[in-house]
Amino acid sequence: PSSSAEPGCHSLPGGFSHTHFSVCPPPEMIYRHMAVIDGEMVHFEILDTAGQEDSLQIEEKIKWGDGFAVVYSVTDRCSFDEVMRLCFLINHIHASPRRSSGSEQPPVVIVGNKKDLQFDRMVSTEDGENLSKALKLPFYEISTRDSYEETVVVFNTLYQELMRQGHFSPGSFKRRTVSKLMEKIPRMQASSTLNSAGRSLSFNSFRDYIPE
Ligand SMILES: Nc1nc2c(ncn2[C@@H]2O[C@H](COP(=O)(O)OP(=O)(O)OP(=O)(O)O)[C@@H](O)[C@H]2O)c(=O)[nH]1
Repeated sequence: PSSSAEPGCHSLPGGFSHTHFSVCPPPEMIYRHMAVIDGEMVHFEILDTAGQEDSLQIEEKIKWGDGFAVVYSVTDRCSFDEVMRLCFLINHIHASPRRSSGSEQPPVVIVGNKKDLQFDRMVSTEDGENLSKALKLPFYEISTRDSYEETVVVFNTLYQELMRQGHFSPGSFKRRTVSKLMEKIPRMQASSTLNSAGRSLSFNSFRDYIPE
């Protein structure tokens, strides 16, 4: 029964013939989430990148995003070592000639996740703070497992920075054209109360991105 498993998926035989349970890496997904921030209803589209894309794909995804949470795991030094490169890549790709001189880069937040795993820690808080100071970017250490509130702060910060930059004023956001690649990525409603009215902002989240 496991012969039909996709490459990269581990198939576990089930109790019946022609039945199996597959343990696959999660598919790349855009999560739609709605939140009220500063009294405004905000619709987020959050791309959780798979982390194995080629440079063209990563470029498309960076172009699509309006703001970026560059997330590493405090238990994984390699993911931390990727942060600086990704931040430079984001700035480089968004440094379009259309941006007037002196205009700002898209909001980027550096996030150290899994701070609850204190005994497995490989990246200190100080390391994270020093990097964020060097790159002049906001920094948060969070545990998505333990704290919903800490996670919300990351997205609030990105939203508030976008509003501060004045590219989008409340009620006026218009989605830019998306590439074929981005259209193919499935969307999943993270909230049943989401509707099509209001603004929609896109955030790219890079986690444990491994370079080619
Ligand atoms: N203890 C702890 N575990 C976490 C936390 N955040 C995520 N995890 C766990 O880490 C594992 C990976 O989480 P994912 O959300 O799949 O993260 P990912 O970066 O997409 O995963 P990989 O691509 O497999 O590295 C899962 O087992 C999560 O439950 C956290 O804050 N604390």
